[in-house]
Amino acid sequence: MENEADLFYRQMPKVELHAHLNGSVSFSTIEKLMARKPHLNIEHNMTAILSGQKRTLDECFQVFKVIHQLIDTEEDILMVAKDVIREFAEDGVKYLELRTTPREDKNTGMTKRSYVQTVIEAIRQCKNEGLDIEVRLLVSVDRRHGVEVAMKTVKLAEDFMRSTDGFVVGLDLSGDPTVGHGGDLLPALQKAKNCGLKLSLHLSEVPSQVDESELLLNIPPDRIGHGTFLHPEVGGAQSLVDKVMKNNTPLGKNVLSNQRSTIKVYEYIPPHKHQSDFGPLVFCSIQTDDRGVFCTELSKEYQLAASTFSLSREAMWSLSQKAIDFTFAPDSLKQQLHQKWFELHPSLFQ
Ligand SMILES: CC(C)=CCNc1ncnc2c1ncn2[C@@H]1O[C@H](COP(=O)(O)O)[C@@H](O)[C@H]1O
Ligand SMILES: [Zn+2]
Repeated sequence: MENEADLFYRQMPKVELHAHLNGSVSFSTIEKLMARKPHLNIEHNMTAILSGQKRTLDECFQVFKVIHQLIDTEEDILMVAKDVIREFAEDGVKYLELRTTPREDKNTGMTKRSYVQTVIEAIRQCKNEGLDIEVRLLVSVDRRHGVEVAMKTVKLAEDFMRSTDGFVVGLDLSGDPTVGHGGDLLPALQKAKNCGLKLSLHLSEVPSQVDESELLLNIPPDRIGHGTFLHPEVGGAQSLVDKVMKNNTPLGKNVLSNQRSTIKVYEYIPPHKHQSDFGPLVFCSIQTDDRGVFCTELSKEYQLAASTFSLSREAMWSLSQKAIDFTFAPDSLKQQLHQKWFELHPSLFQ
């Protein structure tokens, strides 16, 4: 196992806004899955990228295919989702937005609807067990699958948003950024926005996507995943930065995952640089993305950001608190979370 973060960062209350369910599966849960399916002959180095290792973007996306092989029944999904939620809670995450791509499996009878239903059941069970974490769900559209599938996914997300007491809050656009064109999916994304789903879009995760990002930013999204290459200094365009600033769109940032793939740009923009590049306000949250695949924790991401950019513990606390405002939670829950941060502050800074 890799090192844990300092107690301070583990105990600091945190908000995780960007966690792909199947990318967040821990070593111990993978062990349980491997025991259930020994015939697949899957080994740990096929499901995680350890410290010091580098993979191409394509190799990173192959890892998800292996993990998907291990998780192909409702029983698996229930165990995985409950373990992931519990582990985030153990790392001090008080509010979690999970996202996942509905999958079906003809052999096991799992359907896209039963898949989403099972994730919601896991969230409900964790709540009933009294875990100190609020969880919401975003349904993911994989950009590889084209607009027809995307339309059906939006319909599924809409149905669940209306029938599940607010557990489903939004739609995520993700998948290998080098495959397909986000512009083709605009009708589906627009439909999602119109029916009240919040939109979180992966964009400018790789260079040379200015046209696509222009189109996606016009919708506009409620949050951006990565946005690594939006800025003209790294091959983006000022018009993209202007759009993000005009709408004050929050950017989710990953520190570790980018060190382990071939994306060389350091993705996290520290507040002072963020201010000069993206305007007077800090619209930036720290997140894990794929905590299992990249062997990280949200507490580690915070600690790494602090040491890399020489930020104080107070500054990191402010970042974690500010992220409450970027959640897709209703105002009443945001207020409860602010209250929690207020109450916990003295115990960490005495
Ligand atoms: C270098 C690298 C892989 C960084 C991570 N950046 C990502 N960019 C786009 N889509 C992603 C990323 N990480 C996970 N996903 C999406 O999340 C899926 C896994 O979670 P799930 O099956 O939706 O529950 C992947 O198949 C992919 O569609
Ligand atoms: Zn992501």
